Amino acid sequence: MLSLPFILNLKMEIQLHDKHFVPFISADELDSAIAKMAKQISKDFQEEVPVFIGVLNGAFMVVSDFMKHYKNPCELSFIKMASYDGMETTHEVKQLIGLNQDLTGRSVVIIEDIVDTGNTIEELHKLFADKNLKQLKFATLFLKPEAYKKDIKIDYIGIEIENKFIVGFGLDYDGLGRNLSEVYQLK
Ligand SMILES: O=P(O)(O)OC[C@H]1O[C@H](OP(=O)(O)OP(=O)(O)O)[C@H](O)[C@@H]1O
Ligand SMILES: Nc1nc2[nH]cnc2c(=O)[nH]1
Repeated sequence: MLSLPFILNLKMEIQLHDKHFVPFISADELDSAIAKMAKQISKDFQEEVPVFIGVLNGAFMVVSDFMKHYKNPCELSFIKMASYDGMETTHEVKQLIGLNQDLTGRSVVIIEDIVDTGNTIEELHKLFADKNLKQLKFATLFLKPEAYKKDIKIDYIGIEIENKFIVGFGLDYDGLGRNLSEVYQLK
């Protein structure tokens, strides 16, 4: 049962820097979507040990919860990419921390918190093209279908959302909001 402070909290609008945000997706909904993705992925990788690669910073919470739901043998690594300045994409995706692991012949699943324009996963797709992988798959907790115009297939999608800026559960607005356990939408 939900406690009163939680119900009150759900109704509360928050402010980060100069912007106001309203509650959008609850912690329970996030957890169900992640659990569903983990179940789907473990079904597809029963015969092998996939390497999950989380995209920092945003994906740290998704990856942490995803790993708790993924019950089969797997490996985990991170890569750090960034392109957003405030609420706008800079269209330039920078790799800030790379991978130093040999992934030859491995099945890799990239785990993103959000796919918006798709610039980040396009850059990742290029980055992994010469790594001689067995296969490369993309998983994301959030997808904005109206914003995503690339041809790269997104294999696992948690929740499709409208094309509005969100924060919380790893996602920030100018550095703030990553520690929120629910997701908020720009008011
Ligand atoms: O599809 P796109 O338009 O490329 O947007 C998606 C990317 O934007 C965010 O990262 P950001 O560049 O904000 O860095 P961060 O993860 O450190 O917040 C998010 O974590 C994704 O990686
Ligand atoms: N915080 C945040 N980062 C993003 N990166 C791409 N889209 C978004 C979004 O809606 N919110």
